[in-house]
Amino acid sequence: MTFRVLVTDDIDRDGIALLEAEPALRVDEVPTLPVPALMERIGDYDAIIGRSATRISAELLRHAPRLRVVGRAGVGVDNVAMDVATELGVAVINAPAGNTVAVAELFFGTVLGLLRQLPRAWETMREGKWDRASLMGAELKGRTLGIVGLGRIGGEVATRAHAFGMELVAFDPYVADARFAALRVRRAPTLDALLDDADILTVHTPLNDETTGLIGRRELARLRAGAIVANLARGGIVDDVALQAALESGHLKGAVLDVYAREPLSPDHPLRQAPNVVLTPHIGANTAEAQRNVAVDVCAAVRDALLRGELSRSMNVAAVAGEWKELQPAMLVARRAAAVARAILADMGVRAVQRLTVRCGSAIAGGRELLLSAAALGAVEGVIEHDRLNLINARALAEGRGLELTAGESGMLPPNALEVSLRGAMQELTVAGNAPADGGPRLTRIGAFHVDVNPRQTLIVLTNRDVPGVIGRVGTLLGDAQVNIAEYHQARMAQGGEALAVISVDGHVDASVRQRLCELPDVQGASVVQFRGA
Ligand SMILES: NC(=O)C1=CN([C@@H]2O[C@H](COP(=O)(O)OP(=O)(O)OC[C@H]3O[C@@H](n4cnc5c(N)ncnc54)[C@H](O)[C@@H]3O)[C@@H](O)[C@H]2O)C=CC1
Ligand SMILES: O=C(O)C(=O)COP(=O)(O)O
Repeated sequence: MTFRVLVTDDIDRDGIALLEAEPALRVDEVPTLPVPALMERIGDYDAIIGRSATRISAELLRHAPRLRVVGRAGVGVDNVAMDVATELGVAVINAPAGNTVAVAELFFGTVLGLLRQLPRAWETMREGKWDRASLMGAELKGRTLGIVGLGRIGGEVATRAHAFGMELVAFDPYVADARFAALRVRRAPTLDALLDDADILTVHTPLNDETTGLIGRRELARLRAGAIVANLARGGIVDDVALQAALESGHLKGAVLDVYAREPLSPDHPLRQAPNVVLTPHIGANTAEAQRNVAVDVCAAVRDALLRGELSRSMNVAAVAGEWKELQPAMLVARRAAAVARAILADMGVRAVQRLTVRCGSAIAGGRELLLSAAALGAVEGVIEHDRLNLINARALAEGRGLELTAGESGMLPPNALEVSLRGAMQELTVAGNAPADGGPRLTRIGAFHVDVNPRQTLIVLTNRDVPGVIGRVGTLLGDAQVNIAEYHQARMAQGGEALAVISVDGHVDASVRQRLCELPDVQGASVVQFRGA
C-alpha cells in the first residue's frame, strides 16, 4: 500500500528526505496553496504536513476522505480544526520543541532593537547621518520581565533574561512551583499581580478561548506607564486595537510583535505606522536550525503514524506515560475485552450501555487513558458504522452515544492485567485480561468465570449446564460447519452447575451456526464476537 503525503509551506529538506526514503510513501512538495487549490488536491492525500500558513479548516478536513494525519512543523495548532480532526479520526502531530530557542533569541533581538532604537539607527546611517544624540536607549538590566506562560519558550526566555540581570516574574496557573523554582522565577499569583510588576510584558501561551484577548484595554492600562509589551506567540492574545491605542496615548513606551490576528498583516494595517514598534513578519521560528529540527521531528512522526500506526505523538490521542510499543498488547486486551463484554450484554438484551470502566494493573496504569480509548473502540466497533473509527475518535463517539468512560489503577490486579466493565440496564459484565511482557495477550475472566484464551479472530462464548457430552456436541457442530477450533476453554463454578466455554475459532461464524449452537441440548446461550483490527 502506498500513502500519499502533501508537503506545503516550505518544510526543510532534511525532514522531507525521511519521507522520501520510504518506498511506501509518495511525497508531493508544493508551495503554500490558496484555499481553493488545496481543497481541490486534499482528497488524494493520506497526510498533509505544513506550517502556520496553511489553515486546516473543518471544511478542508471534511473534504479529505483519505486523510489520516495532519503534521505541523512547529508548535501552534490554532490553525487546525482540532475538534473536527478528532471527530474524523485524523491524527494531529506537531513538533513542539524544535523552535523554542529560535523564538527566545528573537525576543531578545527585537526587545533590544526597540530599547536601543536599532531600526532607526540603521535608517539614519543609510541616510548618511551621524545622529548619536537622538539615539539614546535604555537597558534590560534591573528591569522586571513579566512572562505570561512559563512553558518551553517562556522558560528559555527566563533562562536568558537572568544573564541580562533582569528581575523575573511569571504568571502560569498550569505550571507547578518546582518549575518556577528551577527557573528562578517569582510566581505571580494572578495576571493582575504580574501586570503591576512588569516593566516588560511578554506572552508565551497558546492561542485558545482562554487566552484570546488576555491582554486587552484593561490589562494594558494596568501596566505601569512606560512599559513595553511583546507578543511573539499568537496574534489576538494581545488585543491589537487596545495596543495601538496604548502606544498612541504614550502610556506604553513600545511594543514588539511577530504575530498578528490576521496574517499576512495587511499592507495598510495601522500597526505598521504605530509609534515605537518593532514588527517582524512571524519569523520567530525562521532559523535554519529550528526549521531543520521541526521538519525532521514532524516528518519522522508522520511517517511512523502512516507506516506503523504509531500514534503516541498524536496530540488528539490520550497521552501515554511510557512506551507506546510496550502498551500495544494491553491495548489489544482492552479492545477485545470490551468487544466481548458488549457482545454478551447485547445477547442478554442489554444493547444500550451506559458506563465503561477500565481498571489497570500497576505496570500499565501510566497508559490508562490510552487503554480507555482502546476499550471505547472495542465497545463501539461493530455497533456503529464509521469508516474511520479508530483510537482517535473512539472516545468522542462513545461519549456521543451516552457512554460514561472512566479509567483507574487497581492494586488488586497483576501488574500487566486489566479489567473492562460495561454496564447497562442494571446489568454489569466484567471481562479481564492479561498482557504479560513475556507472553501473548490472554483473556482471563468473563463475568465470574476464570478463562484463559488468546482473543485472536473470533470467539464463541457459550453458557451451558455442566453435564457430560456438551463439548463433544459443540465440537461436532462446529466441525460440520467447517469452523476450525484453535482453543477450547471450559470453565465452571461448581460441578453440575452453570458452565461457560470460550472457544477461539478461525474465520467467520455466521448467524445460523450461532442459532444451531443455541439449540443444542444443555446449551443456554452463545455469543459470537468477531474481532476487528490487528
Ligand atoms: N512566533 C513564532 O514563530 C512562534 C510562536 N509560537 C507560539 O508560542 C506559543 C508557546 O509555545 P511553547 O512555549 O512551545 O508552548 P508551551 O506549551 O511549552 O507553553 C505554553 C505555556 O502557556 C501556559 N498557559 C496556557 N494558558 C495560559 C493562561 N491562560 N495563562 C497563563 N499561562 C498559560 C501553559 O501552561 C504553558 O506553560 C505557542 O503556542 C505558539 O503559539 C511558537 C513557536 C514559534
Ligand atoms: O511553531 C509555531 O507555533 C510558529 O508559530 C511557527 O510558525 P511557522 O512554522 O513559522 O509558520
